[in-house]
Amino acid sequence: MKIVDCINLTKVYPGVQSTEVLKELNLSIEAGEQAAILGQSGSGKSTLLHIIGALDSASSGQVTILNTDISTLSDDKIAAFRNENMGFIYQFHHLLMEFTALENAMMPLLIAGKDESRAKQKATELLELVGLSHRLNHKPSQLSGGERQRVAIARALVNEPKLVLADEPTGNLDKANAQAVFDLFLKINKELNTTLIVVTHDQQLANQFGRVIKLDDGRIV
Ligand SMILES: Nc1ncnc2c1ncn2[C@@H]1O[C@H](COP(=O)(O)OP(=O)(O)OP(=O)(O)O)[C@@H](O)[C@H]1O
Repeated sequence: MKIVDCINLTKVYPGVQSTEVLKELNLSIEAGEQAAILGQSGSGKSTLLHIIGALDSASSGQVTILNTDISTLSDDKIAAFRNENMGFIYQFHHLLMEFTALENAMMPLLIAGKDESRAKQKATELLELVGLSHRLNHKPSQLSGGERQRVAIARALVNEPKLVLADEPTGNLDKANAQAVFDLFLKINKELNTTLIVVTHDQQLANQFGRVIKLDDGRIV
């Protein structure tokens, strides 16, 4: 099953005259793939990820995510679609500092109106999966950078998304922690069969994924 299908995707930012950031790009990603998007600064990696994640829209072309043409959805429907099907991880963890690791990881389920005890159970399971069962009640300020990023990963997975999108998730980590995060991605892909699309600058990390998509000046090369 195709999870992502981009056909002739072109992106021009409004106000930036005739600069195509993505140029008639074609890309399809199957369920269960691990894809790294690699490319130099400014090549369009984040733009592509944001469009796949329905956080931004294409200027032309067609983007189908999980058999849904996202350009046809209203803003409300897009938000619901995103919450139901996707998990996001960013370079900075964006955890809520006044809440514990467990509470942060539970948050998407509580927002979706799920029962608190179930949310707690599910978040605990995922924090275990990312190796943080001994840190459930720590706040972000009491965690290392790598641990915070692992909480962010648990949070992104808590509502069992089919697709996880990560934008430079290791950009803020040292080499050992960056490798640990990639090991974790591979484990998640294997154990939960989650489709992964991860943007990175790091060729060595990218090469560990099943597929490397190289972007150069808005085109796949
Ligand atoms: N909101 C925006 N408005 C106008 N131009 C933008 C906007 N966002 C990105 N751009 C431009 O689009 C191009 C691609 O940006 P993008 O962030 O996708 O690249 P990237 O490959 O992710 O880069 P980096 O590795 O530095 O994050 C750049 O030239 C950038 O300046």
